[in-house]
Amino acid sequence: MPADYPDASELVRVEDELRAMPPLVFAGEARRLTNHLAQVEAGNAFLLQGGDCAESFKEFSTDNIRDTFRLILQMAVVLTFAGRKPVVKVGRIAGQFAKPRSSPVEEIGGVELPSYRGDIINGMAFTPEERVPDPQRLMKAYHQSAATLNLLRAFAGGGYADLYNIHRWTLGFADHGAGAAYRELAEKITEALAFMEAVGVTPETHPDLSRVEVFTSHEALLLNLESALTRLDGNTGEWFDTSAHMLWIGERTRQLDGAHIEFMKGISNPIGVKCGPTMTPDDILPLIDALNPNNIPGRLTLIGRFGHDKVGDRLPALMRAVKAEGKRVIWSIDPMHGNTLKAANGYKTRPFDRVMGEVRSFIDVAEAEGVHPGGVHLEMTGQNVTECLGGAQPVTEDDLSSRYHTHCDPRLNADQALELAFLVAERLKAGRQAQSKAA
Ligand SMILES: O=C[C@H](O)[C@H](O)COP(=O)(O)O
Ligand SMILES: C=C(OP(=O)(O)O)C(=O)O
Ligand SMILES: [Mn+2]
Repeated sequence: MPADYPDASELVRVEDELRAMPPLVFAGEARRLTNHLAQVEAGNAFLLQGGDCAESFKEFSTDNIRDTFRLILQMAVVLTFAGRKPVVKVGRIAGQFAKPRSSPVEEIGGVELPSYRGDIINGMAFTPEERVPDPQRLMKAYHQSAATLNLLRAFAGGGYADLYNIHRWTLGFADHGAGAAYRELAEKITEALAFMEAVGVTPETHPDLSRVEVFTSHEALLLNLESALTRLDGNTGEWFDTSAHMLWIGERTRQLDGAHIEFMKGISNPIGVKCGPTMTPDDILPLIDALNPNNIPGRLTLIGRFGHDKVGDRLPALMRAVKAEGKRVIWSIDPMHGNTLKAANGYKTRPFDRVMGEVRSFIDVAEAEGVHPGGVHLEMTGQNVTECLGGAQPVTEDDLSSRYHTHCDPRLNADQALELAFLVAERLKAGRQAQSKAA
């Protein structure tokens, strides 16, 4: 549903301004990500996609970006070490602002106002003024995305991501649980690096030891913004949405004859589609045909988000149908959006054991169907927030209020996210060992 801007002509002016702005990413980068994702589709790599539910103007800071980047690196190290396969790193970052809501209005104490729809549209505070959509927010989000991406590029290529720094990334983690397991792993990697150096493999001979590639993604919800940043690639004649490397379609906007699918059909970026519990094989196959008619590996990622109690029931038929038709897609799991509940004290939260449960069931189903469990899609932050219940250092209902900073959905904190990475790593390792035994 498009936002109700009070001044339509101002919106048109802002859209024109956006059309004249430089692209945030380049066609060649998006194409590169498709190639990396083709390796995921082939079972030779794993996709780690994660970040905020909703980026915000208030939480925008160097430290927040660094901490999320660092968490992605740490999780990727854990997954690479266990799976012995590259991890494709994609942030929900540098553009993840717009939020689809269940209800267009919010009611508190008998007062009804339009819902908050992300800082890119209106403000979170519960006042009539804040909830009015303001076109200037689109420009502010564009500039914040550009600054965020600039910092990510600097972190990725400027030395911060150097594997020789692996111990420095541990700062802020607890001395037990996933934090301790991570330190142990970092120790092993440091030893391996020392060995490799002794036999002549150094950052000078192998620059990839000291840099990483991190890509950006967000939900393509605001089609006016996405269209304004879509540009023709002169080399190939293809259109790319230059607002991010990868875009996905949300659960609420995936109608086959809807505008969001129509837009995605026209761009050549790698794309995702959320698949919720109502998705059937009869829904998914035409969607795949529409979005990836040439069956290009790496183009399309199906992101399941069923809920811990539904995934085992709904996913097998979908995986089977897609496989039987020879569709080259990646299967990834979002264990967040099907596991949201309201705590007794009113906070929107997610029990960590249900999040873990959905990931476990996803891998079980994939293994049973002979499909590569290709990736995870997470709402998470490098900050020590108290938004999801449970974990090795348990967050209780009473803790929720202490550091509940999200602007929309509850995110895993750094310890919870790392713990989840270890769970996936164990399963990837077991899968790898089973495969080599069978060979
Ligand atoms: O991030 C996803 C959606 O925007 C969010 O889950 C919607 O939340 P709501 O049900 O509170 O509107
Ligand atoms: C809105 C989101 O998810 P879904 O479309 O799966 O509800 C999201 O990923 O932020
Ligand atoms: Mn969300």
